[in-house]
Amino acid sequence: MLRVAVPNKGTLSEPAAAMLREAGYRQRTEARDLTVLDTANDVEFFFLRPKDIAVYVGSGELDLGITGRDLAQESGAEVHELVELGFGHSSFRYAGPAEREWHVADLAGKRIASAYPNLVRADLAAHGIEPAEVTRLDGAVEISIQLGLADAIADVVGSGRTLRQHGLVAFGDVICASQAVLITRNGAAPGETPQIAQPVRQLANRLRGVVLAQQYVMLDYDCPRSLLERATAITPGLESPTVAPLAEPDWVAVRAMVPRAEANPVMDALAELGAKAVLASDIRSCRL
Ligand SMILES: Nc1ncnc2c1ncn2[C@@H]1O[C@H](COP(=O)(O)OP(=O)(O)OP(=O)(O)O)[C@@H](O)[C@H]1O
Ligand SMILES: O=P(O)(O)OC[C@H]1O[C@H](OP(=O)(O)OP(=O)(O)O)[C@H](O)[C@@H]1O
Ligand SMILES: [Mg+2]
Repeated sequence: MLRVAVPNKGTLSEPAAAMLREAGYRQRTEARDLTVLDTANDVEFFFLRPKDIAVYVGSGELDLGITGRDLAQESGAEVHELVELGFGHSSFRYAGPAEREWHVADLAGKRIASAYPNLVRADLAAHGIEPAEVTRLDGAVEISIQLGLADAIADVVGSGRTLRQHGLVAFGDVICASQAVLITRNGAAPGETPQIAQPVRQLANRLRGVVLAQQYVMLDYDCPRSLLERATAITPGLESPTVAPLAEPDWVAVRAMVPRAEANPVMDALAELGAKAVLASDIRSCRL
């Protein structure tokens, strides 16, 4: 039986469970449940703190886990990313009081607070910078400067709202561009390709199917035969579009996948060209 860790709380918890449900797996109905057995798929899910997930997976106690890339890197666990899940996007960055301009070099001799001290120490070492101290906090890191604990922070930035609210500005390169990832243990020697067992590959492929489906929409439209070539140049599909006859012999029905971000401009172009009944629908899952 496959053993899979899922965040039990925080930003990643709901979207991770929703994605697993969409991929056909049973998830908990009670927010306090710590395990769920999905006998139909031969998987047991363990609901753990997002911070602990890479530790369980890296030690081999669990086969797979969903966590943030930043958390996995901070843990130092020997894990390998199988799938980028497309949610929980954030940037882990330095920030300091907005009254002055900051450069990473200014952190020399400064007190830095962060919930990810290992990432901070590694990044400062890579820059050859010696801080006065790096203090580990559990959360609400943005307040530590006004409370006098730190001169600067390194923290997760989503919309940037929390930094602005506390009069802070981000500076320096992004230390970790994070999102939710499906991880497994990295048992391979350096330079070797990890061997992925079939049940692990299957769960990864099902999640990949949902992630990809969310990045596309299905477009259907009717088009005069005389415009088909120009219309299919606008919607080439993945391999090529499906073209089916209509009862009216001068018209055809066309079906093609289109990247979600391009759906509206593509629909505008088709309507402009002379296509009718241009419909966009969601795709739930796919294997491409
Ligand atoms: N505001 C945000 N926007 C986007 N991603 C975020 C945000 N806050 C956290 N994350 C991401 O979510 C993951 C887990 O962070 P989360 O805040 O849920 O855990 P936590 O801090 O341990 O839990 P909690 O905040 O409930 O105590 C990390 O990968 C982080 O990058
Ligand atoms: O850029 P924003 O969209 O404002 O988001 C960033 C904030 O979100 C997270 O906090 P969370 O709510 O997880 O609380 P925590 O600090 O206690 O973890 C993160 O630690 C930042 O504080
Ligand atoms: Mg948090």
